[in-house]
Amino acid sequence: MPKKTVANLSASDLSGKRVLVRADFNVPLDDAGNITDDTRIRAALPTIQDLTGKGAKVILSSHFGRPKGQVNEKMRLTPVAKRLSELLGQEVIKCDDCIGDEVASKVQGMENGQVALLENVRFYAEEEKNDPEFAKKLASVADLYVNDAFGTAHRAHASTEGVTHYLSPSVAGSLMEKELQYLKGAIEEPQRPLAAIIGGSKVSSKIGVIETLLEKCDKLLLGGGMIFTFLKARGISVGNSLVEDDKLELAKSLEAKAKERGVAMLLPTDVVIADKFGADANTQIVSVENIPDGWMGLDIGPDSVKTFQDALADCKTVIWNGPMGVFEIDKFAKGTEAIAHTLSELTPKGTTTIIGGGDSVAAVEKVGLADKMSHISTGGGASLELLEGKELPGVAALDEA
Ligand SMILES: Nc1ncnc2c1ncn2[C@@H]1O[C@H](COP(=O)(O)OP(=O)(O)OP(=O)(O)O)[C@@H](O)[C@H]1O
Ligand SMILES: O=C(O)[C@H](O)COP(=O)(O)O
Repeated sequence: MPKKTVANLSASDLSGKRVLVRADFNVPLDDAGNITDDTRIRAALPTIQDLTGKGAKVILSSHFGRPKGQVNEKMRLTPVAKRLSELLGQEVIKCDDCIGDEVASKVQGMENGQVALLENVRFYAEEEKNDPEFAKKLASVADLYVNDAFGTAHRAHASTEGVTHYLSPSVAGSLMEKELQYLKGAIEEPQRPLAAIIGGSKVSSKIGVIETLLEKCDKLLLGGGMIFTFLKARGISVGNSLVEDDKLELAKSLEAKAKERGVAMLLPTDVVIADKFGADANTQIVSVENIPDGWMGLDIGPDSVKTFQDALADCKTVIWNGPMGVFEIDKFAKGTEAIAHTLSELTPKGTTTIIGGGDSVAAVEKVGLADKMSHISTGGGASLELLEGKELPGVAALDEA
């Protein structure tokens, strides 16, 4: 069911109204407390500016880290308020709590078009418990609700789900709308051929997504640490590479399922191997049948890259989740970088290229190709759950269009 969005609200619906906006400002900080990647803050700007432009009073809420229901000085949203003020070009009113008298009085003093940021909602254990009383308190300072926190939409928490029971209308923000359009669109009504590239460390964390994608896609390309479980399941010796021995049968059954459904499941044919895990390791490129004992595969090799490029060339939609190798170490980043380049070249040819969150986004950003993709998701876990075909509680709770 399509959801109601901020675009459905006019200036007369919003002028002078107090709007509680759930955003996902869970951004990385360095040891000194500086934001190292403000993508999620920038991604929330269109909704905030749309609302302030229509005369609303915007009350932002977010979680930050996992403080386990306790106040944690290192997990305050103060650096976010500062960055947000810079990006918006206006002072963001920072609250030291997310509920209570201080919040009520600051909100009461707000003028139309002003923006306030509540403190980390996870300082209260009630947030993750989706406690109705806590949700009611959060909602009490607002007239209506906008959920723009796609990255947290897979959590049924008080600020993502609970508040919708107390605020009406409850609508999706424009980031949420865009994320759903791309990610749901890609698996529900894709332009074909549809290819999915799945990497990352373990098969176990990607079983759900592989199973769902086998129902939807025409080609499934596998990379990353998980390939060694598939290779071992084929009877190939993989040395010291990462293997989940309890998933060998599953790997076999996924390959059989792909065959049965006519999905081209491609595994790398060559790999970069190392004699240890680290930047100072000795490396070689070998065919997957020739991994010597004592060596481990840490990236896909150049032949595999070529095979993947050929397979992707005619695809109209490509979804990518999970790196092809240990991209954090330069020696093992070439496969991931080559796939990022390949996708960046497909986008201008009319292919919809979607990077499904998490480490693959970090990899694409590292090579400076983020703006060459059709869509880069701001959600890691949320995008994976969506690709697995699960309903996201933060979305399900919003009003229907
Ligand atoms: N061959 C390999 N051997 C061991 N680890 C690998 C290998 N290839 C990739 N990795 C590691 O996998 C990790 C990413 O795996 P993960 O399953 O978390 O991927 P992701 O889905 O992109 O991330 P997220 O969980 O944030 O969505 C990276 O840290 C990378 O170094
Ligand atoms: O970074 C994320 O994936 C989201 O902000 C959700 O955070 P969580 O996994 O701590 O719920």
